Amino acid sequence: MVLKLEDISIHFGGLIAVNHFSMEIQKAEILSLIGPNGAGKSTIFNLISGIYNPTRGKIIFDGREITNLKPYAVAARGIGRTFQTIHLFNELTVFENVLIGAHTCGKVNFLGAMFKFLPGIQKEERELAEWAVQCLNQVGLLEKQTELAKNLSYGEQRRLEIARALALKPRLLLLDEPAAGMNPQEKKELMELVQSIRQSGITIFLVEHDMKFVMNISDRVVVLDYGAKIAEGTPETVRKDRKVIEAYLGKGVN
Ligand SMILES: Nc1ncnc2c1ncn2[C@@H]1O[C@H](COP(=O)(O)OP(=O)(O)OP(=O)(O)O)[C@@H](O)[C@H]1O
Repeated sequence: MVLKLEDISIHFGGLIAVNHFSMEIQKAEILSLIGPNGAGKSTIFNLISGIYNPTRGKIIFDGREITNLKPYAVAARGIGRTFQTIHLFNELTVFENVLIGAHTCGKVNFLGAMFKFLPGIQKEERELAEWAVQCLNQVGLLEKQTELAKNLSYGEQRRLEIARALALKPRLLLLDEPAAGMNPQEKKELMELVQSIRQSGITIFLVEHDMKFVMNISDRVVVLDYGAKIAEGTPETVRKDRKVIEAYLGKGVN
């Protein structure tokens, strides 16, 4: 088991956004979290990645508790993520965007940057740059490495975000609506990319509204409604679940 959420709740004032939620993800699994708008999916990602602290419950990653750790500490433990809206450094190049991700897992930090002339630092800088190139290669953006991030197409920007998350050598990758706004060809390429990432041994946790994408790619699906888990199982089981159908019919499917 890679990640375990144990009886997690979070309240925002009077609103219970996540309510006694528990789940587990196994190593190298592709697990999707789905549910109608406002169900609490992004909140769960924000809880795992340390952006929010739960009102109650525990989060355990690789056998160690990570509840209430700061986002940088969660990332350093090996959880990478992308966001629902694109978060790139638009004025930096594609390569530089990924290099920033790589620095999160390297030892070269601000102090290192001041002592660049030291041979050990130069060696590590070189290794990080090589690793950034490998990450770009994995997402198929190597040829674009000198372009500014803002000049990439939408699908490419989404893949660049994944490369940047991969650069910190995560063991778990959280992808928040990766297929949103993509055309069918971009979705197909994204599906292949996600499968190749899983093949490299990284566990994938997805929040996604595109049901075709979810049903095709997931080993397991967890369904959330009003902050609580209403179903869990293979795509086939979940698709036929009465409570799931009702939750979606009540609010309209995206
Ligand atoms: N920081 C916050 N302060 C107050 N309420 C919040 C906050 N973050 C989320 N919420 C509320 O928590 C609930 C769950 O929101 P969340 O964004 O997690 O849903 P979601 O399932 O990701 O929805 P969508 O599919 O529309 O992205 C919503 O009612 C939302 O308004």
